[in-house]
Amino acid sequence: MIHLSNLEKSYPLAGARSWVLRNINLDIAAGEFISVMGPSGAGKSSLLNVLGLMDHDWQGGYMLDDVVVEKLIPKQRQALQRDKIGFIFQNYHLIDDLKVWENLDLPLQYRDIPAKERAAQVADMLDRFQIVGKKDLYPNQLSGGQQQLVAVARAVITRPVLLLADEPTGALHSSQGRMIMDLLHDLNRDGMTIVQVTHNEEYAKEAQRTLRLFDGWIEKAGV
Ligand SMILES: Nc1ncnc2c1ncn2[C@@H]1O[C@H](COP(=O)(O)OP(=O)(O)OP(=O)(O)O)[C@@H](O)[C@H]1O
Repeated sequence: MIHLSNLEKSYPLAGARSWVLRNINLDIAAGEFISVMGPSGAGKSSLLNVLGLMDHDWQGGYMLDDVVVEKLIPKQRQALQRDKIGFIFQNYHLIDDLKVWENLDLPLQYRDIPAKERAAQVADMLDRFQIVGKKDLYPNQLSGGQQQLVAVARAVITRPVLLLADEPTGALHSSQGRMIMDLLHDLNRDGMTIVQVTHNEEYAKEAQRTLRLFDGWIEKAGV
């Protein structure tokens, strides 16, 4: 599903370049569940942003389901992102002015799904994530764990084939973290390909393999 070849990313720094990703070669098959680990600043979020088509300022090759990403124009890239990718951000990134159900509805609106069908899908998600009772609350009226549940629900409501999760359990208590991990396993069993960045060794081990980044280099592929 994903094929990265010699992928590199750098920022200009004092007349030179500061390297963030170095010579990344990586294949991820459809249906895999992968963990990405590494020290702070190693490039984990940068890699996820490239995979999620949120960053296009890099060199090298990226094929996503046989599409050559570096050849796409912005509009095509956005369409590919909308059709295939769900993203769970480190700090939830929910929209504060929208109620829980409206946050879930938004990605469906971008896909021109009729209101009635959207309402049914939102209801399904609220049910599956056991947050029906929270649907009319705003994000700041929820606990961190509940906000993350909403963020996961929002990321998967469009049934993306690829789910990218940047420290999905990072800010949570262990029981809430467990719940998120269980949800990721459920989604993976349903066929979703998942790449999670985590600092938690235990949660990392639950994936099929762990990729370790160090100073932008892949230190070790597979476990
Ligand atoms: N806009 C930028 N300009 C310059 N350097 C940047 C910029 N954004 C990120 N970097 C650098 O890229 C490197 C990788 O950052 P990244 O956020 O990918 O690390 P990370 O492994 O996700 O870290 P953490 O575990 O702390 O989230 C860091 O050294 C960071 O300083």
